[in-house]
Parts: sequence; C-alpha cells; structure tokens
Amino acid sequence: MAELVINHNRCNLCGKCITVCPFNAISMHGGKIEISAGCKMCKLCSKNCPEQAIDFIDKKRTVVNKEEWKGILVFVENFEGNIHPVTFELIGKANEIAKSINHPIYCLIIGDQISHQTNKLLKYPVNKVFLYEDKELKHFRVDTYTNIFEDCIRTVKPSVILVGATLIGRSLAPRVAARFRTGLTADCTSLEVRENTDLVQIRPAFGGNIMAQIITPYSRPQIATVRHKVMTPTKQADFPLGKVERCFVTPEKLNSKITIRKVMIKEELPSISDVEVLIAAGRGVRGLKDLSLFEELATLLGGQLATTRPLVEMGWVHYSKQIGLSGRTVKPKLIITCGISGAVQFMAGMSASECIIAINKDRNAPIFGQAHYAVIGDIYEVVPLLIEKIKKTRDTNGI
Ligand SMILES: Cc1cc2nc3c(=O)[nH]c(=O)nc-3n(C[C@H](O)[C@H](O)[C@H](O)COP(=O)(O)OP(=O)(O)OC[C@H]3O[C@@H](n4cnc5c(N)ncnc54)[C@H](O)[C@@H]3O)c2cc1C
Repeated sequence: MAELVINHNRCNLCGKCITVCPFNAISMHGGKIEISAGCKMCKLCSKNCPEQAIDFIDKKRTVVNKEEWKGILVFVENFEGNIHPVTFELIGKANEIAKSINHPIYCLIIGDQISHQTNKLLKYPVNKVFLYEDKELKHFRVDTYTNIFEDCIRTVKPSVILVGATLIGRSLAPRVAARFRTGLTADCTSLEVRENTDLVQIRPAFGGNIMAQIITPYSRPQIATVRHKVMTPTKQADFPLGKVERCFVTPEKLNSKITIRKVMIKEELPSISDVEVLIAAGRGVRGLKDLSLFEELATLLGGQLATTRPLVEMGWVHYSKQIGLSGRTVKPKLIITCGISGAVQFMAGMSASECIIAINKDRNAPIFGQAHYAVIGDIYEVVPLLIEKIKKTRDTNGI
C-alpha cells in the first residue's frame, strides 16, 4: 500500500501541489497542506514540489495468513425482541459458503435481555452464537456496537462476515471494516467462495451495466452487506447442534459519545419489500393523476403500488416506492409491471419475484425477456379491462 507523506518542515506553502493535482485532493487548512481521500496516488504533487516536501512511500503489502481466519460470522440485527428477517437469509448463504470450505457458522447478537433470542437462532444451522448482553447495549449506538463487533472478531477470527444492508448494517459494517483495514462490499447480490476461502462478492457496478466480482485477497475478515430479500431464507436444521457463548463486556467498550434520549417507533405503511402483490408503474403512465388506475388495481389485489425511478424523479411518488438498484429490492408473489421497459437497474430490484406479468405495447421491450407472462398491449386498455374482470368475478362469487 502506497502513501504520500508531507514533510511540513520543508513545505513553504507555495501551493504548487494544489494547482497540479488533477483530482482536487489537496488543500490548505490551518496553515498546512492536506491530502484527502480523493488522492489517486498519481504522484504529480510529489514530482512537482519545488521543495521536495512530499514523499511517496511504497509500503510492502502485508499478506494475511488465511489459515488463521476460519468461520462465517453473521451479524444478528434485533430490535425490541425481534430478529430482523435478513438474518435468516444471511444464515442461509453462510450455510452454503461454509459447506464448500468446511468452515463453522457463527452468529453475533448484541443487546440487552436478549438471551432468549439465541434459542431462535439455534434452531438453524449455526455452530455458535456469541452473545453480548448489557443494559447499555439495549439500543443501537454505532460506537459501542463497533467496539463489541471488533471484540468478537478479535476472539473468533472469522474469514467472512455477513451483515444485512439495513440502516444499522450500513452504518456498522464500514466502521468494523475500517478497524481491521479490510475490504467491505456493500449490497452484494450474490456471493461465492473460492477454495482458498476468498469470497467472491458480486454486485452491480457502473450503474448496473456490469456485475463486478470483488475479492479481498490480502486481508481478513472479508465483509459483505446484503439487502433484505436478495438471498433465500434458510430452513431450520434437522439436528440443531449449536451452542451459546456468553461474552464478557468490558466497561471501556461501552464508552459512547452518543446519548439516546428517546426511542420512538415510526408509524409506517408496510414497505413495498414486505407485500405479496405489487403493481409497478413506469414511464408508460402519462400523468400523475393516471396513477390512481394502477393504485385501484393494487388495492383490488390486496397489494401496493410501486414505480420505476423516473416517476420518483418527476416527484409523482415518494422514493420509498421505487424498485431497483437505487431503490428497494422486492420479491413479491406477484408483480404486474405496467409500461416499464425493463432496464437492468430496475430488474436488479425485482427479478427474484415469484411471478412477473409484464404489460407493454412494445413487443421488443427487454422486460419480456424476464417476465413469466407477457401482455403486449396498451396499459390504458389492458388495466381497466383487468379491473373490470376482477370486479365482475368477485361480484359473481359474492366476494
Ligand atoms: C445508476 C443508476 C441507477 C438507477 N436505478 C434505478 C432504479 O433503482 N430503479 C429504476 O426503475 N430505474 C433506475 N435507473 C433508471 C433506469 O436506467 C431506467 O431509466 C428506468 O428504469 C426506466 O424506467 P421505465 O421503464 O419506467 O421507463 P422507460 O424505459 O422509458 O420505459 C417505458 C416503457 O413503457 C412502454 N409504454 C409506453 N407507453 C405505454 C402504454 N401506453 N402501454 C404500454 N406500454 C407503454 C414503452 O414501450 C417503454 O418500454 C437507474 C439508472 C442509473 C444510471
């Protein structure tokens, strides 16, 4: 790993390095030159410094002994006595990975009075649950939880760590990765493992145009976050054999700069990720008022309306309704897409749906490549007909 080191005794603050940096990564603060994370190590500053005050130091990369890191550790997010469902999806993936490299599966659970939760976890193919309990850990505080996570990793030395890409997971995982100066891949859509225990972390990149395969070959642990509903939940183990290890929480791990004054539960409609039926509207919809048509169909089928990104960008619907790479991942039993072309960024968020019915007037629309049923037609003709048909059938059957 290379590093640029400024010799402040030699630097006369001429500012030449600031001018030559093509990445705007150098600035002057408090009478000192600073190099930010935007630096790409092009060395132009070092070469152009008249005082030779910037040294490029090429440190030899330290390579970790992979044999010393064993196990797949799943972070168990829990709130008010409920384990987040992404946990069981992560255990499912951990199980697949563990089988191919013959590693154990561990869970880490942090909180207060949560020991009963470990019984739920032990029904699954988990070898050991590491339990950290303390009243100070009742609510998530990123600094204390990072300390505890670090403690667990130093004890267990897991090769792979899986964390849900929830609000908490997204805040916690990068901090943990930074403590170990190791890699983290966010929002993985698929995970594979090589014989040498390198985790192949697959996720869309460059706006969804490529599926990047990311590995962490020089450091351990390897950390990946995965969104809820991307992986399949695991089944309970036939012969659960796991154990609980209660871990000691030292007082200094609980030092926090965060004070929690009040915890309030936000009233929310079920998220589009949690419903079984979705009617997804796209740019084929001509105006905001027309959305009521698709909302009516959604209500009739006991589902919710969701949309593509352009409708969110036009301000027609709230972001929480957006499906896709930069929106929510959904896996409903039924999704009917109306006037949606099927761009990769949209498909990335819904391709695992159980039944996809696509309505589009363009027979060459990419969405038809993934739909289970294709309706080639105008949404303004097909959807009203569908609504009428459902209502008639219900009237006839007295529903
Ligand atoms: C980094 C990045 C992230 C992105 N993230 C997301 C994301 O999370 N979610 C997302 O959705 N997009 C995302 N996008 C945008 C994405 O690339 C597409 O632009 C978007 O999904 C297109 O939405 P659409 O299918 O509604 O519109 P269009 O692609 O314009 O398709 C409209 C479709 O409607 C059909 N149509 C028109 N009129 C009718 C009619 N009367 N009856 C039937 N069919 C009709 C047309 O034939 C067409 O196929 C992202 C893009 C980038 C670069």
